[in-house]
Formats: sequence, C-alpha cells, structure tokens
Amino acid sequence: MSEANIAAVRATAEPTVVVDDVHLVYKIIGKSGKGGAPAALRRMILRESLPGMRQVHAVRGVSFTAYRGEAIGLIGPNGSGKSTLLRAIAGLMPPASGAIYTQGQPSLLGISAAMMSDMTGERNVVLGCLALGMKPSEIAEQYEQICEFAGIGEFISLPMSTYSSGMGSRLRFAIAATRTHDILLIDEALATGDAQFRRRSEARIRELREQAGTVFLVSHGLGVVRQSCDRAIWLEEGKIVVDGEANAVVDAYEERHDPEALAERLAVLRGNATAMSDADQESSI
Ligand SMILES: Nc1ncnc2c1ncn2[C@@H]1O[C@H](COP(=O)(O)OP(=O)(O)OP(=O)(O)O)[C@@H](O)[C@H]1O
Repeated sequence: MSEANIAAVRATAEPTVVVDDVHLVYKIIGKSGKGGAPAALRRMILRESLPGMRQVHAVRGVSFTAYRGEAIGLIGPNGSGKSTLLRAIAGLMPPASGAIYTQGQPSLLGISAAMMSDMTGERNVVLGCLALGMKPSEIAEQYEQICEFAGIGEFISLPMSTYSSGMGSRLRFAIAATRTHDILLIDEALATGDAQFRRRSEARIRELREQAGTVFLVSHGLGVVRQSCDRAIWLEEGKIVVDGEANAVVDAYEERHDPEALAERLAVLRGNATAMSDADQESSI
C-alpha cells in the first residue's frame, strides 16, 4: 500500500489503538532493603524505591494511532522495546506515564499462560481455545483444522515439553488464528516456522485483517514484515525512528543496519526490471 493509500484508509477508517506518549519502565529489585519492617513501611508510605532497585526505561515517549484493517510490523534491533510495547498494548504492563486506548479486545499471541507443557498438544488445543472464549461445540468443529494448520504431525499427541520452540509457536499461532480478533498481537511466532508455514501464516494474517481486525507483528524477519504488513514502525532505544509504509520503512532500516541485504534486494529488483524491459523490447520487435 502506498503512502497516499495509507492516508486515504486513515481518513475513513476507525482507530483501534491509540498510543499516547507512552513510557514503559521495568523495575528490577536488587538486594533487599535494610532496616526490616519499619523501614519497609516508611518506604511504602513515602513511595520510596528499594535501595538497589534498578529501572529499565524500555519505551520512551511513543505515540501512534492504529486503524481497523491495518497490519503493522514493529521492527528494531534487540532490546529496542518492541515486545514491551506489544505487552503494554495487550494490557499486560501499565505505562509509567502516557496512555493506551484500545477499541476492542487485544489478544497477544502466546496464550502460554493457558498452555501446559506437561499436557499433550491435543489437550492444549482444547485449553487454548477455551482460554480464547470458544464454546466446546466450536472447538470440536475447528479442532482438525487447527492441528492441520500447526502441521506438527504426530507430535500433537505428545506433551508440549517435547516440542522445539518453533513447534510450540506454530501450535500457538494455529490456535490464536482460529478466531477473529479485534486486535491481534503477534510476537515473532512466524519467524520460527519453515517457508511453507510462513506462507500459510501470511495468508491467514491477510484474512484476519480482512475480517476487520488490526494486526501487530513483532519480527526480526524483515521479509515477513514486507509480505504481511502494510505499515511498519521502527523502534530504536525505546523511541520511534520512522512510522510509515512497510517497504519504505524496512528499506530505511536495512540501509542503517544491514546495507548488504538492501544492496542484494535492489540488485534482484534491478535484475528483474532489466529482464522485464528486455522481454518488452523483444515482444515489440
Ligand atoms: N522482564 C524484564 N525485566 C527487566 N527488563 C526487561 C524485561 N524485559 C525486557 N527488558 C528490557 O527492556 C528493554 C526492551 O526489551 P524488549 O524485550 O521489549 O525489546 P525487543 O525490541 O523486543 O528485543 P528483542 O528483539 O531482543 O526481542 C531491554 O533493555 C530489555 O533488557
């Protein structure tokens, strides 16, 4: 989608997520404070931090609005705050300041809280679907399709503790993708699958978007962001560097962080363009 098309969609579309000057801070408790209960009580009353408490300011003043029907890739180097931002949109982490408003229920892909590693994949499919609010009759209807989508073969009848992290991600994606979500937040699940699984997931993300949801995708796989997203937000040290059309943002990101990958991609594009213009000339002769 071009910048002009994005602007046209935004003019008519309904905002689903508004992130307003959000700061997200982790507090890490170091050594326990001295002075026992009286000192702890004093700290609670005066709202003082524990001695030795460290803070990690993971997201620093991020603002943007997401619209219904958009798929937004969050990209950035390790530790830039992508997953933290996703957790906050899901309502799992309160902002230290600023606010996040959502229209509809956000679902963070990774229903791990409801998944039990010592239970089989089959049992986890049922548990995961129940956690997503599906009725037993709906689960029975969708069950085969979920297993087929996950594509983990006979492992489905083994405990999840025997799965590779990629297999676990595939099953989680398959479960979460059965339902239409108002706001679907996906953290890296697609990066672990093989090419065939990625293609199926990309197609499913497109369907979910068409069913009027908003999809956020955190990924180091820039190809996945190009394929699945129309918009990308590039984060660096907890701040937005660029927010715009996915291909343009990924190009700019590659130029900064992986110029060789960009050069290769441009060479392939140029090669294709030359081949096409040669073919055009031949056909016009
Ligand atoms: N549970 C936590 N407790 C303390 N600090 C954390 C915690 N989780 C993340 N952080 C810190 O917050 C910052 C942002 O981390 P986050 O996981 O959001 O980055 P990311 O962009 O998703 O990284 P990656 O690409 O490596 O997954 C980092 O400095 C990280 O060390």
